[in-house]
Amino acid sequence: MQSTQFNELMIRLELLGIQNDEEVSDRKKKYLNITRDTGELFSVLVKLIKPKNILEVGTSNGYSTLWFAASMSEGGCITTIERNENKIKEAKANFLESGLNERIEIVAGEAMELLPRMEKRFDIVFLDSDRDIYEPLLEDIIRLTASGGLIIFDNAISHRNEFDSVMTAFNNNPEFTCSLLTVGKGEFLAYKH
Ligand SMILES: C[S@@+](CC[C@H](N)C(=O)[O-])C[C@H]1O[C@@H](n2cnc3c(N)ncnc32)[C@H](O)[C@@H]1O
Repeated sequence: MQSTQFNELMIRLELLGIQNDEEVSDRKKKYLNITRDTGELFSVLVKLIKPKNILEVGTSNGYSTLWFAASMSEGGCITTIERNENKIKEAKANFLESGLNERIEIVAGEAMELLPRMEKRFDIVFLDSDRDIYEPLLEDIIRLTASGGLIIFDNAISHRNEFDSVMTAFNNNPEFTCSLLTVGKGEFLAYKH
């Protein structure tokens, strides 16, 4: 996809996200997308790290997935997990329109069941789902991250009180170098040595 067309799609998704999330009260129907500045940060990180494989937990309509996919090099693949069937349908349509669908694998299901069964290692792991699964899945999240890989948690400032144990676990683990960025809703980064 030409960058102009990609930008048009992303701007359309941003407007849809703002409008939809203001109008609907049912949380399951909200998109809850990352902010544009977070997407731009992800683009820079992907270009620096040059990941072959990315794992995302929480696809929604695919807005954040597209930021990652658009910045990956040829041959790279992002696996994204989503349990809501309607969101999966919308994400698939957006992936098709972007022309980036070849490098995106969407896995339907519950992350609590899927992550413990996964074997592949990922160069970036992005967590943007219900936050109560992060602590019970911490060992799997670390196991699935390659050495030299990066774990990113969204909402680390907007929902700071829900991150105490996760941040403490990473900050106290000598295997990781961490940083909390005041970008978007707050991005907690944990680099695995
Ligand atoms: C904040 S939204 C993701 C937004 C998306 N990353 C973006 O920026 O465009 C969270 C999504 O995660 C999904 N989700 C939440 N908990 C999940 C879980 N335990 N397993 C699978 N999907 C989950 C929800 O259905 C929702 O679509």
